[in-house]
Amino acid sequence: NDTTESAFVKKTISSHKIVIFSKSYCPYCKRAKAVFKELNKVPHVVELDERDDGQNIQDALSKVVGRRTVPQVFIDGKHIGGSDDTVEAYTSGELAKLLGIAAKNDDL
Ligand SMILES: N[C@@H](CCC(=O)N[C@@H](CS)C(=O)NCC(=O)O)C(=O)O
Repeated sequence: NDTTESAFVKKTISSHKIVIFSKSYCPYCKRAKAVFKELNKVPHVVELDERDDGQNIQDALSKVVGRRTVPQVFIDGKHIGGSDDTVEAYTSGELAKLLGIAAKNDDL
């Protein structure tokens, strides 16, 4: 039921530093994953298309983030957003800041 799935979402984002709710075939999700790979960080990934309860989790997640698309990225329980938001946070150095690592500065 909805309570179970929303509890799963809350537990997941509070138990892992970086969480990506994803679908394995989704190109935007691949892009978000690539950002963390670039930062040498391993996110906790929930592949919604590979779970029987994936649809229900997506419903519960949409109530938290106000969007039905994947990916949805969280760092320290804070909602970063989708793929575009994640790439933007990477480019701005916000992601490195949140992860406590030196920002890669290509302008130097
Ligand atoms: N602008 C969004 C695009 C995300 C997007 O379009 N994701 C597709 C899958 S690649 C989606 O969620 N489709 C609806 C669904 O899978 O339920 C972002 O940057 O995250």
